[in-house]
Amino acid sequence: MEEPIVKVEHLSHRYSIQWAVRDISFEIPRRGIYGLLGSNGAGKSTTMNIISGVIKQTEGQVFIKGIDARKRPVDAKRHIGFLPQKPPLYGDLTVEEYLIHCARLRWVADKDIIPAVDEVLAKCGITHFRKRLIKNLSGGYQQRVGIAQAIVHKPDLVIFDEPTNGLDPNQIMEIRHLIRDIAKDRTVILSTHILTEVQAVCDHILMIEEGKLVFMGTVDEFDNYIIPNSLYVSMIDPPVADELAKIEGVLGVEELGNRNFRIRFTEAQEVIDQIVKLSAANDWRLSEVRVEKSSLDNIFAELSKKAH
Ligand SMILES: Nc1ncnc2c1ncn2[C@@H]1O[C@H](COP(=O)(O)OP(=O)(O)OP(=O)(O)O)[C@@H](O)[C@H]1O
Repeated sequence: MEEPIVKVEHLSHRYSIQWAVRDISFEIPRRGIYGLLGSNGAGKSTTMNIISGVIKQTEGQVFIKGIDARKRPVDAKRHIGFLPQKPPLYGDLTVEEYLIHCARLRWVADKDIIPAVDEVLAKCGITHFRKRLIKNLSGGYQQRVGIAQAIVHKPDLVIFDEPTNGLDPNQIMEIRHLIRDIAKDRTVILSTHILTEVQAVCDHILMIEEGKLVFMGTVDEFDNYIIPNSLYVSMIDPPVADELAKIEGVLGVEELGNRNFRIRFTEAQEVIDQIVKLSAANDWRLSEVRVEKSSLDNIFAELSKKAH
């Protein structure tokens, strides 16, 4: 059986006395884009820095394609490309000089360096800037150079720490597009504290809160994780809220103003049937009834609470 691309077992990390990551375990078995989601300070960068071999964990193990990253860091790193939160760029080098330097650092054979740099310049849409000093590029293009250095050695796993941070909306769209393209033939892990970023780019979510893994699954599973438990109801001639609260299966009624209500239920369809029947019988003139789906933001808040 093929080894998972990443396997993390009971990973913990402590900076002096403070635990930043506590007993995280997960496996990434196949290709795809995995979003590491968490609020600021949740432990995302620490986890990514450990997987990338930038810092050594206090406890636990990381395997990259079955290679113990602690025991054989050089072998493990051959399979990894990493774009840290602050890209490690040298402003006084041209884009090409810098990428040649990075290819050498990543053990690309001498004869393969120029073809590898050409390929990555084209992939990242920066061929026309190859002779430009990095310090003279815009933020979006500097980020492309940062991405190029992460893939120049054709790693199986690429890790991006907050890759769209600080970019303008157009640049964000372009970088997301590039990341999706890169993920076509390798595994990508990206960290972000922005839910919409995960929705836009990722297939899977790993959510970390206060150093603990609180969720792992697909984006759809994440979205459905918290079962909807309320209805949004509008009526032109509604009864008083107490009347609605008496309906069988209704757990609570919140008046939202403007003749709109949020009704919490045990079983949606039964309550909807009752509301429709009672509205017709009492002339409440029902104009809208729908199940409210929890937004990702609500789920995020719920999962954060569960982690405490
Ligand atoms: N070098 C360090 N020394 C001491 N504490 C640190 C260090 N780096 C991170 N921490 C602490 O560890 C915790 C986790 O930080 P980490 O940077 O991993 O979180 P994060 O989820 O990436 O957050 P952000 O999005 O803000 O970067 C935080 O409380 C942070 O203050």
